[in-house]
Amino acid sequence: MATPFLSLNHIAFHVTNGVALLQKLVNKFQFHLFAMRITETAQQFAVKKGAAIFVVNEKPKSGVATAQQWALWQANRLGLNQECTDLSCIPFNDALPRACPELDLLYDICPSCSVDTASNVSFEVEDVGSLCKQLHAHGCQILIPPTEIHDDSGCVIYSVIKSIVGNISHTLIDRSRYKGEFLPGFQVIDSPAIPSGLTEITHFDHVTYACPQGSSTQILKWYEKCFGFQRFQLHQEESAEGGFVISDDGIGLRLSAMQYWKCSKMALTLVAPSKVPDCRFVLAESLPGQGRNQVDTFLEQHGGAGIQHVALYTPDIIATARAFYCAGVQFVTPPPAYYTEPGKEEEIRAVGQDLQLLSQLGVLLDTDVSNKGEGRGCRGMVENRRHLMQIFTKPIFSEETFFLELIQRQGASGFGEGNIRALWHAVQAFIDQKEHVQSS
Ligand SMILES: O=C(O)C(=O)Cc1ccc(O)cc1
Ligand SMILES: [Fe+2]
Repeated sequence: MATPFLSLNHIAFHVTNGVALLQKLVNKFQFHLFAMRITETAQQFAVKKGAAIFVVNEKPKSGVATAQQWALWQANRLGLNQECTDLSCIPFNDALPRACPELDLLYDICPSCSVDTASNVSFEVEDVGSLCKQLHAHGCQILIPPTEIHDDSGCVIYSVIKSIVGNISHTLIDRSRYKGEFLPGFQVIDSPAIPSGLTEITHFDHVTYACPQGSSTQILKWYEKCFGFQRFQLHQEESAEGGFVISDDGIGLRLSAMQYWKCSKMALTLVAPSKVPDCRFVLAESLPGQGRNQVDTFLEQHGGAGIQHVALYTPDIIATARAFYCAGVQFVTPPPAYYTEPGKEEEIRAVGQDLQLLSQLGVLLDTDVSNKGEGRGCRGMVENRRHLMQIFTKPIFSEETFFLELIQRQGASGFGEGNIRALWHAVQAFIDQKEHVQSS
């Protein structure tokens, strides 16, 4: 099946204290608050930087709706008999967790997750109705059936479907008949000039899911069947069945990745749409019998699978990381040996970067040779000039769950093994130290 997606629209959080997360995103990560929706029962904030949009939803104090409340609410929405409280009479109604009618949340459902979480990835699509029909036929749970919302700037149709991964849901939005800045129901905040600051983020590079052991193959198949995603080789040594496995040096990690091709509205009308991958999805699972590790810590503290991190693309990682540091963002520290590994200095120098600068900030640099022959503008370049740089924040919430990544790619479309190892050790050192402090 060809991908029905135009592009990623936003990623949404559900947290107990919406204003606290909003402040963190605005003051530390220098996102711009551009739209919000405050009602008696809901608080939703939209922030952006470049094309990267986060929606912060504050969780209701009252909890999740009862089955009966939900059925009535759905019946009401669909114009069915108000007395209809039998769930089976409503199309697409077998879904759990349920949307909270008393919460009056738009474009999302509140996930059944007791801790703060990033749980929704929302895509722009061309035709919500027919996509939902297809998904329903595939056995996909539809949490909110296609719903139309208007305001003065036009209308959108959206639907929310449940992913097979943990608490993740996907909102599908057709905003082709909407002229406003974000989505109907949100009040756009006037600001004459959006300050760009010293930091630049252009888009979401990838989203990494923490998955239970042995689940990746099924997840890949589900996204392929439902959304037309394709497997993407994140490392040259990856196998088709097992993904990319690292199982030494205290690491027990299996990674695999998938992507879809972004379509511009223009491209849809052409015979051969231009092939540009949009945000990619990385699946991370731990390996059996390898001891404590960050993926299992995530699953435990999050209460199941979910979004472990989101990578923000920056064209200048040094400037952005430095500005984030100054604003109080905390990053995990790479293992000290990372920068003194044999050949690291040469590797860094060969691509014109400064070892001192990278190590002061904790930015990782790795070369990636997995994209041979992809023709992404790097033909003729010396192989080792394709590189990527990454840096990872400490967890954003009080649990060791969700964190953010900054990434800058120079011709490298995959991931470097050295960086994955360093990330693993950096995150692990942070978790172990936190647990040590808590137990002493
Ligand atoms: O390197 C990256 O940015 C990844 O996304 C791969 C990855 C995913 C999960 C981990 O716990 C460690 C590494
Ligand atoms: Fe990542």
